[in-house]
Amino acid sequence: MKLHFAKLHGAGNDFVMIDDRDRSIDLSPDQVAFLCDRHFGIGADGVILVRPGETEGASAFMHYINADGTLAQMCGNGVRCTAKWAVDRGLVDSSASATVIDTLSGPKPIEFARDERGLMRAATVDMGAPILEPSQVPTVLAATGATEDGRSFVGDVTLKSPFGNFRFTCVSMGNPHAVAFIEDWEALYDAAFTDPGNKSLATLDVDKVGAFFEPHAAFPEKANIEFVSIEADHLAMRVYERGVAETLACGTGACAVGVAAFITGRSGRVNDVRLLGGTLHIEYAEDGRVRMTGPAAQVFEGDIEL
Ligand SMILES: N[C@@H](CCC[C@H](N)C(=O)O)C(=O)O
Repeated sequence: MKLHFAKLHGAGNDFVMIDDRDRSIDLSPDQVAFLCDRHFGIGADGVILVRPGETEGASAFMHYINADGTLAQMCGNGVRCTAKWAVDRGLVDSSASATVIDTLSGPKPIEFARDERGLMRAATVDMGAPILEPSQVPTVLAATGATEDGRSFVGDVTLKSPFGNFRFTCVSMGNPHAVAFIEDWEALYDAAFTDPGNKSLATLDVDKVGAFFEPHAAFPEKANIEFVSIEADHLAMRVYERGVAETLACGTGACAVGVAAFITGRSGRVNDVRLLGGTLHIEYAEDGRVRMTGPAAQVFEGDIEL
């Protein structure tokens, strides 16, 4: 079978995107892994099948599959890329500056501007309210705190590992995230770093440490694992994504980090989250909803034989 695809990315989190508006495409996990393979395939963190929108005003449905073939409920960078795919292909009225993209975790309203060629380059997504209730994140860890409006959450709970103790705050943005704020780098073991002589976020071995926590018994549906250092004017983050490995950026992860930083008293409601592939602007608004602003770019299109 010959497939036409487009390759897009949001802050370096990259996707093979396939037009599936006639719902004819059914990829096996092996086929997804092949498309995502950076040596033998196209190379990507995940595959997005763009299907018809289902709710009022939705221009498309994002069916997101991780590089290992597992389905995920939500992808923040992917939803901006899906909006760009829809806008640039004329699925959204040329005078419109907003659309809705449907996802497995519900419809996501998106606002965007167009460049002089009518193309979309960046967008703000209304990601909805974070889920904090432990059983719904889901995590088996017990709640340790409550928000100002009385919602209980798991905050700074210590989990041991061969790399040292990490303290996790758990947030779902439709998909599960465990956020570790690291304040004392020297307390982590040498094994946690690629360069133990210089312990920092830059030298943290995210693939090794993340692979330990992703399938941890504390997270019954596994979890995306974020490692964060609080800096003067931003939050620096690296991420090990469930079903992938370390990626250059994770949109839902950046939202989870913004929420976790606020509810644990480490930051205000508005943060720039700086990732390896770029910066995402995250606002955890007074209305309880999270708004994420970031880039979306198309790199190339092509055909591949499956
Ligand atoms: N990169 C994404 C998240 C993709 C799904 C995640 N790996 C999961 O399994 O939950 C993002 O930008 O949010």
